[in-house]
Amino acid sequence: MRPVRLPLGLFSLCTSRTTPSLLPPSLAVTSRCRPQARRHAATAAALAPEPEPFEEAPPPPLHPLSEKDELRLKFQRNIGVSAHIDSGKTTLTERILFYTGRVREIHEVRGRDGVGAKMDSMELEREKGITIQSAATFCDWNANLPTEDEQQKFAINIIDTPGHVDFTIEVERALRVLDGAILVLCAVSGVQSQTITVDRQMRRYNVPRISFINKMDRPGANPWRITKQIQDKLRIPAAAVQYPIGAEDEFKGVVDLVKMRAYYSEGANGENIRESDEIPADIRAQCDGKRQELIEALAEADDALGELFLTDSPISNVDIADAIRRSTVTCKFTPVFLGSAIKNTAVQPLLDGVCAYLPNPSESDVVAHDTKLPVSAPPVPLSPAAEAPLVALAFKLEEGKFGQLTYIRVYQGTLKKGGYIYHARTGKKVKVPRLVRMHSNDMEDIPEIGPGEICAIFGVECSSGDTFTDGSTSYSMTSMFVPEPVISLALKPKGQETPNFSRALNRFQKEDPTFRVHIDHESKETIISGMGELHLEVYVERMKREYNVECTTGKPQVAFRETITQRAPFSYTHKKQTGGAGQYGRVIGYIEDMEKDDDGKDVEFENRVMGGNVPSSYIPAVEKGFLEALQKGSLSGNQVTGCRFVLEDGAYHAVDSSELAFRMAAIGAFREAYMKARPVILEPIMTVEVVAPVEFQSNVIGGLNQRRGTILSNEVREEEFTCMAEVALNDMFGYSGQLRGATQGKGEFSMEYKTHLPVLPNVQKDMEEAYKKSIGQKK
Ligand SMILES: Nc1nc2c(ncn2[C@@H]2O[C@H](COP(=O)(O)OP(=O)(O)OP(=O)(O)O)[C@@H](O)[C@H]2O)c(=O)[nH]1
Repeated sequence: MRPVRLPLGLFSLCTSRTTPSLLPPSLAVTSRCRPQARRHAATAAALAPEPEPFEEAPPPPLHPLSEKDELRLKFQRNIGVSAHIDSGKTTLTERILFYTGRVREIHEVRGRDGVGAKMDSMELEREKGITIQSAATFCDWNANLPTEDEQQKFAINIIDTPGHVDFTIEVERALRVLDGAILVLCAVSGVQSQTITVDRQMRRYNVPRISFINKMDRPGANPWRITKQIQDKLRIPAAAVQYPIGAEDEFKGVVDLVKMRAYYSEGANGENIRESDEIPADIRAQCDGKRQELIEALAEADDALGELFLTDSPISNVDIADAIRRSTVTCKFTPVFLGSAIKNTAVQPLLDGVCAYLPNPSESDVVAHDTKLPVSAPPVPLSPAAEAPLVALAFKLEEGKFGQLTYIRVYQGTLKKGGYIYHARTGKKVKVPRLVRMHSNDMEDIPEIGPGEICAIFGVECSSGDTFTDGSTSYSMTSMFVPEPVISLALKPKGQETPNFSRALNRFQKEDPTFRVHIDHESKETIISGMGELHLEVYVERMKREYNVECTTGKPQVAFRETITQRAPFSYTHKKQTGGAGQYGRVIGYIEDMEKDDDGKDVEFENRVMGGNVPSSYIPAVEKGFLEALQKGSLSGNQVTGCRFVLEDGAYHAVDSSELAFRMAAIGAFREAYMKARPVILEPIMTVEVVAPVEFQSNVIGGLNQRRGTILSNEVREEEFTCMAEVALNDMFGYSGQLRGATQGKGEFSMEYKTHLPVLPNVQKDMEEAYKKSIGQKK
């Protein structure tokens, strides 16, 4: 396994870094009340704004599915491949494409032929050997189902997503529109920090998953330990549905524990699957035992099988397969598959598993909101019927040679080339000039695409997360969860600034909601923010390669924050009445500390003014002033979070009051109350995971302790150990070099934002002084 490449190129230069606070997650698809996909509904309900009572007619009935719809959907799968970095997602997807006939040759990630995997189409991805953008592709598969004798042909859309935490938005986007996923785990490292993140994302969108324990060829591979980790660390009931034939170098196939048949991968590229009724004698007893474990796990997760189990009734293969499907689709269980992508072993049985156990689009309950109705109105269930009015969601944008390429998932109705669609947010009518199916960076023109499918359209202006309809409904689907950027740095073009500089920044922002750009009003510098150094490094590099703009960058800055710890009143008058047009605004109320609510929101403005002392037309200006004041806390100039502003009273002047005056009054009031509300500076705390050979354990733990880390767990296996710790981001500078030295280059680490906590009092004092000095100097 190659070391986790934490992007410390920039990191080692700097002394600080940034962090996220999660934005209000606004996703929400739910659906037709099928047992499984209530998924999106629950999320939508949880994320919806405060409900107003709604007593109107229930939503319209579902558009019925025709026989043709049912047949088509039954054999359709939209799946994602997600995992911790370097688990082998891209290698696995490459095999899937090869076995399904989508590519004629296999090319490895960082392979010696220098071609790179099909799904890593970006030059940078191939160079770095990591996935940066998710890539979509589709394939057909003749599946060998456990419940059928004949092979069945399935159409599968696949999205390969990046594993690195910096590109997490790509995973969010993919999961938002997928019906199921393959969670890939390494047979040695098992559940790693990013596996937990991906798992959380899958839960957020209620995505059923099958687990694939890859790298079964590695020394020390232990699928049973990993299965236990899935149960314990991811807290989802799991059981193996396969048993390995041979281990490590000798790993050559799997026994299907449902059908109790052996599958051997043969041929130069594992393209021939030899199926045999005969289970090797030396593992027969183990297979029987593991099949029994599978049945017991299913008896817990699935009522129907539980009933058979408890009443000692005979349990057939079909009973088991049906129970796996039902419990997987309802997210109550994950079947565990085994294989080695790199050694071309047991990938085809995994594909059979995708078809057998993951849901089809009609089993994913999906809803939209009717924008004509109040927000509290019940959501409208969508039906994947080809004849229903069109509802489609743009989930990813990409600027290509032929203009903007928009990835779309059609949820209801049919999208046709040359047809007109309506942008739900702006109401704009647009023609679909070209419709394509994506195969990584290649495309295939198609005349139309039905519900439950994923495609891309050209030349349509929109943003990520926008809904399109055929104009006959006012349905809109809520968008996806966008995490807040965690790190920022100043960017300056080398030499004269050309229009390409802003062109590139605009394009990147449109493509990626976690990449933000702003101008610092004091320094006049362009500041870019993102999810980590690698994220920003990739954009700086893309500016150079794609726009010919070379840039110099400043030091990456940790996103310190400020917050208040107690309530403080304000009574503030903004007054300028010396000649000319005057300014008058008075605001009375208080600010108080606030916890993040369920939507991740931790800043709020509340208007409690009665009797018009502050005319309602000025209230938005007060709110604006409050939000503006939050941008720079008085202690260190960092953003203020966790604060509610309650406006209770005030006063206005018939002539001199204006929006500007009330905005200024709110800023003044906030600053006045702020220092009384015991403000503190917060710093980002990271969860750090280190994997290294056992002999370096004490060096690693010593190093983390030196950085004031709190060790959370330390799991020792035969040859290596995994240590999890919490460390302040500010104390992680230069860690990559230190770890290299402490482990003779054999250790790897990854880290992920956990929370913000107050800095130590002496650090706060130093930061306050430095800030005072810096603004003093500027004045
Ligand atoms: N031993 C072994 N190595 C594998 C296997 N599958 C992949 N690898 C190696 O693991 C490394 C990472 O593989 P990738 O396919 O790039 O992993 P990934 O999960 O797509 O990586 P990111 O997208 O960057 O997160 C490569 O060096 C692969 O050759 C496997 O089955 N066995």
